[in-house]
Amino acid sequence: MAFRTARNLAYFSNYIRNYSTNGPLVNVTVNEKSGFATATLQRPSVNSLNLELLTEISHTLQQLEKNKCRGLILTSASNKVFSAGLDLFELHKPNADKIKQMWSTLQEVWIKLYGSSYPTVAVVNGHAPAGGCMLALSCEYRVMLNNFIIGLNEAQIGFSAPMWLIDGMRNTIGSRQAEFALTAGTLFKTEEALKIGLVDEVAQSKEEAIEKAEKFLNKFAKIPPHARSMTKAALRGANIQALVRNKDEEVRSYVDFVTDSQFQDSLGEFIELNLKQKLSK
Ligand SMILES: CCCCCCCC/C=C\CC(=O)SCCNC(=O)CCNC(=O)[C@H](O)C(C)(C)COP(=O)(O)OP(=O)(O)OC[C@H]1O[C@@H](n2cnc3c(N)ncnc32)[C@H](O)[C@@H]1OP(=O)(O)O
Repeated sequence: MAFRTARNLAYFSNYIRNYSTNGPLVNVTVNEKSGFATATLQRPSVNSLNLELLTEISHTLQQLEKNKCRGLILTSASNKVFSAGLDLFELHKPNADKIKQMWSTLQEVWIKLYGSSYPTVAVVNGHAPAGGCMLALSCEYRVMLNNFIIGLNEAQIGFSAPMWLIDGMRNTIGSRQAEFALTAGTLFKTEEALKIGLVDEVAQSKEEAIEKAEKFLNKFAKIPPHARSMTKAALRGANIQALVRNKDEEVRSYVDFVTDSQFQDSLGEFIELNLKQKLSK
């Protein structure tokens, strides 16, 4: 297959190297032997998803698709936090245009990662609340390190996760568990997440997690890539199409919702109660 040839792999690796020097929030490396790419989120200190990081993730996914990536491992440069989800400070008293772009880019990231033709694994080497869990859920497989938390805690902050994310959770852990988890905004410890199927494997170190991730990706070595990706598209396509149809409407309702004073009050309370950094009065 074309993308397995040394020339294409070299082109891909060079591209990624050049790209990484321009985009310091996501570092991409390619294992020349396996052809697997590792994208490491590195926005200090907790990979909270602001417009810049989301834009870079989106560009990275686009390039991986274009260059016929053989498999992706998504992980974090922090040894404490995989991603803290949306940047809560950017959602507080926001500029409407900026959050419009932010929401639309978040949708793009989900469409590209959830709908990627290549296999994907999240090495969850730190906490993964809300948008962090979303990134992990968009991948096909999750390997998580011990003593961290993961889940969709949107209800605790004062909003509901969007339908496409609810569907992603439901497809992963089943309807009943998803209803319990989403309505309470539950954050699960690693072992609990393993029990309900929110993560697939637990590892004791990042090295072990990467090994497990590569083992998952290697399962597809003998499967024709087009057959694999067609099957993935058949399984995930309806969920993606539902968002594509409703994308602009969802952005509008998100912006209205987030700029409303009731949401702003509950976000302000959440930040004051849960984050060390406080709001400037
Ligand atoms: C139509 C309607 C649509 C509705 C929209 C649906 C949207 C669905 C998708 C996503 C939603 C979201 O992602 S909302 C974000 C939710 N995130 C959280 O609740 C995480 C909050 N943070 C934490 O729980 C913890 O910080 C942590 C577990 C991630 C890490 O804990 P730890 O103790 O290791 O670290 P600190 O708490 O000391 O934090 C370190 C540092 O980071 C800052 N921080 C943490 N989280 C965020 C964040 N989300 N945004 C911005 N900044 C964050 C924290 O303030 C500390 O800052 P300082 O070092 O400066 O003190």
